[in-house]
This record gives sequence, C-alpha cells and structure tokens, in this order.
Amino acid sequence: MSKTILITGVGKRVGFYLAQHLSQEGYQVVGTYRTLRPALQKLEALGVKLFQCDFYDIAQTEQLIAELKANYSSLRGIIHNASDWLPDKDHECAIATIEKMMRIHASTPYALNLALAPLLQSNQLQFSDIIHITDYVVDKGSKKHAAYAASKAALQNLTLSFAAKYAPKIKVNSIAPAMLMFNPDDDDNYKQKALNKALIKQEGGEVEALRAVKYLLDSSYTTGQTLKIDGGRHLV
Ligand SMILES: NC(=O)C1=CN([C@@H]2O[C@H](COP(=O)(O)OP(=O)(O)OC[C@H]3O[C@@H](n4cnc5c(N)ncnc54)[C@H](OP(=O)(O)O)[C@@H]3O)[C@@H](O)[C@H]2O)C=CC1
Ligand SMILES: Nc1nc2c(c(=O)[nH]1)N=C([C@H](O)[C@@H](O)CO)CN2
Repeated sequence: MSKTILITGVGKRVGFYLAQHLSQEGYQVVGTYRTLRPALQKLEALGVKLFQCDFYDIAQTEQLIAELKANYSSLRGIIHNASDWLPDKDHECAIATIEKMMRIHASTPYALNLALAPLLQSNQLQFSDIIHITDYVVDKGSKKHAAYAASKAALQNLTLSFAAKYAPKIKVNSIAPAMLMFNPDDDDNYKQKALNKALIKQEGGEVEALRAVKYLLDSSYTTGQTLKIDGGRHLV
C-alpha cells in the first residue's frame, strides 16, 4: 500500500512546508528541487527522497521520469507545486517568457501526469491524487504577469481533462491561492496594497495550502474541482 507522494519544487516556502509536514504525517515524500540549499538536509533527515531537476531542461525532466519509474512501483499522489512567478518583460523577451511559463506550469505537469499515471493506478488504496497548484489569477488574469496567469489557466484546464481521463481511481483537483506568502523583497507599500485586495486582510500562509492538500487527499468524492484559498478576494 503506497503512501508515496511526489511533490515538485520542495526547495523553499510552500513546497518545502508541504514536504516537511506530509512526511511528518506518515507519507513517504519524494521531492524535486532545482537549487541546492542547506535546508534540503532537513527534509532528507525526515526521510524525504530528493531528485534534482530543472524543468526548463526537457532532458532533465525525461531523466527524472525515468528515475521515478525505475525506483517506484506505485504512487499515492503527485502535487505540482513547482512554479516561476515571472513578470511580463518587454516584447524582445515575450516569446521566451511565455514559453518558460507554459513549460513549468503546463508542459511539465502534463508530461509527469501522463508518464506516472500507471504508478498512480497501481496504488492499492481506493484513490490516488493529482493536485495542481494554480492561482487566483486564473479567473481574472494579471496586468503584470499575463504569461504566468495564462500558463496557470492551462494547468487549471488540465485539471478538468485529467479528472475525466483518470476517474474514478485518480482524483485530479486544483488549489488556487491568492495571497499565500509575501516574498522577502516585498516592501510595506506593496504588502498593504496586496492585503487590501481581499476581505480577509492577511497572508494565508503555507498552512492554508497544507490544509487544502489534506482535504483533497482525504476526500472520497471531490474531483475536477478547484479549492480557492483567496481570503474572499473575489468579492472585493
Ligand atoms: N506565494 C503566494 O502568495 C502564491 C503562490 N501560488 C502558487 O503556490 C505555489 C507555491 O508558491 P511559493 O512557495 O510562493 O513559490 P516559490 O516561487 O517561492 O517557489 C517555487 C518553487 O518552484 C521551483 N522552481 C521554479 N522554477 C523551476 C524550474 N524551472 N524547475 C524546477 N523547479 C522550479 C523553485 O525552485 P528554486 O529552489 O530553484 O527556487 C521553488 O522551489 C506555486 O505554484 C505558486 O505559483 C499561487 C498564488 C499565490
Ligand atoms: N511561484 C510563485 N508564484 C506566485 C508567487 C510566488 O512568490 N511564487 N507569489 C504570488 C503573489 O503572492 C500574488 O498572489 C499576490 O501578489 C503569486 N504567485
């Protein structure tokens, strides 16, 4: 009975928090990282198995898939967390920007889901899960991160397709956060403006993502859905 969960982008922040807490709760976590950081040793100490992979490099992604299929016979779940929040740049870089956004947020989840579906199907439990972490901007777009928003919308649409394709064994859902965590270089003015965009004027924090993940893993009836953890931003 496999409790092995693959999480992409465990090197910091939400992905790190999910890997840490799900492993402490008894899951065998397999994590991908791009940048090696000392903090990753804490995950290894918890038993997290780490694979280095830059998803912008197709060969590395294909190598990751081969290693996962060689080392694991079944999976309990896949959480697609890895993400790059690239702003729109000037037109010289436009094609490169949207291609990178589509690669990390749509092509990689698409390829991993198709390649690893047999491992999710062979899990002895009643259900396996695929969780796509998208974004509130899927419903609204973004003036400054249009390529990012479009790629997250593509990931949201993959939730619908894969939920139908893999039912009933594999549940496929999205988690769409709004203001989860600020970045270290966000100044007070930016933070106040961002918080004022929601009814609940605070960061959700990594814990909100973990709560949503645990709901989806525990559910026996939710698939093809989006859990919106946005502080009521859609009503402002
Ligand atoms: N923070 C927030 O307020 C919000 C977050 N979200 C979503 O929640 C998820 C987690 O957010 P957060 O923790 O803030 O994200 P971060 O941007 O802080 O971290 C993203 C992770 O993805 C990894 N990553 C980025 N590019 C690549 C790549 N090319 N190949 C492999 N790994 C890569 C990063 O690796 P590296 O170690 O190299 O940096 C990092 O570990 C993301 O999907 C994000 O889009 C949605 C809405 C709001
Ligand atoms: N990969 C990331 N995606 C997003 C981030 C981030 O830091 N990394 N941050 C946001 C913002 O918090 C936004 O929701 C509010 O300004 C969005 N996506």
